Amino acid sequence: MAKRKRQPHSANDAEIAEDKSVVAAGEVIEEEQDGDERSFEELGLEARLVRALSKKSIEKPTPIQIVAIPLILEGKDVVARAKTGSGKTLAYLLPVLHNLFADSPSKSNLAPAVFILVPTRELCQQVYSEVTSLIELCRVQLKVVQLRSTMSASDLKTSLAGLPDIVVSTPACVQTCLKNGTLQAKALQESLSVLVLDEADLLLSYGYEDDIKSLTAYVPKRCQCLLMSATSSADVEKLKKLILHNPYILTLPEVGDVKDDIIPRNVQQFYISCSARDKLIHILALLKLELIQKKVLIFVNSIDTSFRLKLFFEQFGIKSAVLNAELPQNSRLHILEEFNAGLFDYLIAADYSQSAEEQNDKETHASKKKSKKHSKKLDAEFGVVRGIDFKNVYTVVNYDMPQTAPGYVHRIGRTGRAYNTGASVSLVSPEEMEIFEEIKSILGENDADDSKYIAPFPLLSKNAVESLRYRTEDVSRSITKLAVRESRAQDLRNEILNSEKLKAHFQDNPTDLDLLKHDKVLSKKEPAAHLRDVPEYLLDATTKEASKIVKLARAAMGNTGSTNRRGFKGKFKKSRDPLKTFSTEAPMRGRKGGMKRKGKNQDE
Ligand SMILES: Nc1ncnc2c1ncn2[C@@H]1O[C@H](COP(=O)(O)OP(=O)(O)OP(=O)(O)O)[C@@H](O)[C@H]1O
Repeated sequence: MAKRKRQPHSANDAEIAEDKSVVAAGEVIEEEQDGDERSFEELGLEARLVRALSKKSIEKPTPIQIVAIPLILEGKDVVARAKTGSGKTLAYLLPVLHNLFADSPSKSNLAPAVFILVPTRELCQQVYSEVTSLIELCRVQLKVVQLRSTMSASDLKTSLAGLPDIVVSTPACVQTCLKNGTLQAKALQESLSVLVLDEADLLLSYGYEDDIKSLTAYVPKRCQCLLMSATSSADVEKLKKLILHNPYILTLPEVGDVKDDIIPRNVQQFYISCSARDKLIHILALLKLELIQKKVLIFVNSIDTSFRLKLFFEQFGIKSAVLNAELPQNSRLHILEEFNAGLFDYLIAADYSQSAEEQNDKETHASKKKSKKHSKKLDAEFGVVRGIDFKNVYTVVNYDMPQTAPGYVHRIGRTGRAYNTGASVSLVSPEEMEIFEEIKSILGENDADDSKYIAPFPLLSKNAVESLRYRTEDVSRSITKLAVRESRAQDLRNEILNSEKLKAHFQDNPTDLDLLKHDKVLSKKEPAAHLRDVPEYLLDATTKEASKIVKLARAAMGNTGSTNRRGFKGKFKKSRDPLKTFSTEAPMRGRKGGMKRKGKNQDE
């Protein structure tokens, strides 16, 4: 692999690189109009990989895969920008593996041939799992390791000693290996044949600029460099200049400038306008009255809020788990795996790191570590939103609004992945109206395109909300600051204990998910039995009807439980969508031919 011949860059390539929306012979890539129905085989991938994909129920390539795979197979440098959930990981992994299968790395190599660098350890694990499963399904003898900065020098050395073919890591960790001699610079220079920078738009904001700069010295000219990104930004341009030679720039039309369609079209966006205090009633109504489909990923802006919400849910018999940067890495990975496997339906993610990240792009990784603002306990390489492939999430709820528009895009991008459909519901308080308006204008709500419209959530009536007020306020009073603090500390203690057990256990049983449950009850107060169910007399006819429709839609989509929403793929047309056609209030014509609600169905 190391000595694989690359096609020389032609003058034409340089021209192509100048034009950001053009590929190869000047063809503009347009997902909708293109109608390219090529199969994975037709893209040039070998049979073992195609069979492996089929076993994973992946039958047809996504648009970014259609354009990227042939170029990467040819050994070209590629910058690929495509929206969240569009399948960028396989877009590079498949051709890289194909080339490795065809031309296995030279036995004389003293360092790995392929390096895949990602910004967070969660992503490291995600990419590592994807490569490993493909390799296993293809039954080929290739070795993959992930290097994490939490590993000791001797662990890093052991991992690299067996001379892996592929390394998945963060830039900081590779730099550590170069500095402490576990990775020989000269060997790397001679062996490196493919370098992938995944989630490139995030690498610099995570503070890896210096690490990447130092690494460039060891990237030989013949090395194929691939840069994958969900958005285009100055950071991506900077990286491109830093590391790529003469790349093909693949920009799907819906990505790029802010005005483009950056939310997948198969995600319907809704909002509920309510006071900050009433958010609890609204989320309870959404979950308890079954007005949104599972699985549900709920974003909040602080760890305390995540625990407050968990304790609140517990009192109503709703089981949920919390994900945050304070937890040990093994626990975080395990929580993600359990959620992805469908062991629980509600995950509350504290996504404050992203807002801090984006507010302070220039803060470096090193200075972050020193910063007093970032408690030592928090993991600087943790990213709850960006790039993480939460499986089969149908609904994303913004319990707290993100602090930036890109934050919103990446949160919403956790649903509607690949060919799945999804929905989002944002609870917007008057204090959050400003950012909400900014998000709406950035998404291009004024364009004549319904898919960009964030509509009022139509299934929740004022009556339904009010029927839950007394219970909500009663329970909410019992969740004091002290209770939140205690449960947070308790959860951390549990998870630290779990973490060691998990580490040992998963070395022997990598697929066992049932060992430790993360959605266990934290509350000291036994939930009152009468709060588990919403009595019939509290429900009005409209809410019952709305809930019935959501259930019917779920059944029609084959979404019978947490898992396996796949069977449905794309059959859920807007015209048949109850969220688009049902209203708790009499509708009147609104702009763009959509439905506008008469009066206000939420408290404002
Ligand atoms: N051709 C395909 N058909 C169906 N599913 C696919 C296909 N390609 C990838 N997927 C699935 O789609 C999901 C999203 O893929 P991936 O994580 O690569 O997206 P992404 O573009 O990297 O998103 P992000 O920018 O959010 O990281 C994954 O679960 C992946 O297995």
